[in-house]
Amino acid sequence: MSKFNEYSQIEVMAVRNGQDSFKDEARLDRDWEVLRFHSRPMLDEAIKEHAALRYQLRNQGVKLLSLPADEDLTLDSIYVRDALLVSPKGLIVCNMGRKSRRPEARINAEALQKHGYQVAGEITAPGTLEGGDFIWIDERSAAVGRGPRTNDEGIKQLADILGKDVDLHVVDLPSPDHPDDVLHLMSIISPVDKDLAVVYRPWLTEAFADWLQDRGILFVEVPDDEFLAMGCNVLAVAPRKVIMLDELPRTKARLEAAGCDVMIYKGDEISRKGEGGPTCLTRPLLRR
Ligand SMILES: NC(=O)NCCC[C@H](N)C(=O)O
Repeated sequence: MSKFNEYSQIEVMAVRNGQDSFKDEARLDRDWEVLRFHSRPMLDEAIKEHAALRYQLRNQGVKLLSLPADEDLTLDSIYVRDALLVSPKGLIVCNMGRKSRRPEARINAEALQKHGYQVAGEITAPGTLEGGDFIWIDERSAAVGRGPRTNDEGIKQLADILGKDVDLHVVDLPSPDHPDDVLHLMSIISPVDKDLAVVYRPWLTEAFADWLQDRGILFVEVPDDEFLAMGCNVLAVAPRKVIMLDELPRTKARLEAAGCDVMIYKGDEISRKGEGGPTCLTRPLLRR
């Protein structure tokens, strides 16, 4: 039986590799500016970085399912967290807030159905929802961010699919500088154990901070100067065993002081340029 949280040992996860996401120089030329990447990723380096990350994940005992290439995808398809959610009833297929990413949900869901995954439900227009705006706390509680990518109607449909056994806490997110930029719930929080989460404290609402603290969750606070560099975006592969981007020394030291075993990866091409850290690059499917 899978665990529904963001920290138990990951057994199976989906990823889309650098080649199948970024495809070729023509797709990079077509997409990078329109999608507001900070600069144009280098294809060969991106492929290498993603392969190195997959190697690290496999070394942690994670089985990886590869999502396919498709003509309807953009560069953002490397961030597989966002198109689908997992739930005890099966996959939840998102209607993504960023319109250019909408084909990802169907493509990823069909690929996973071929591996035997069931679909529990689908978010439909005018509802929008993205995976980066959702975290499981435990079987019975979860949080969803209301912001540019996930709207009230999407949250209502999500609550209906999850059912009344799940206490779904809605978190208001601040607006990003540009309406197309990404600011997900997971930009400000990553749970790393039953009682520990990495957070950017200034952007947690008081109600959300209280709700987490009522559940016994303590915070590792990301300092201001590491927040925009994706300091909050930390993937737990097992309780207190995490993978994060390199060059975040203060957040790393704070995680270690809280008893975490921290692994780092190089993500100049696959993370920094497109604003997607290790949680965005991965869609855990089964945790034990
Ligand atoms: N979960 C995440 O935070 N995903 C990052 C998505 C970045 C991508 N460039 C986007 O704007 O959708």
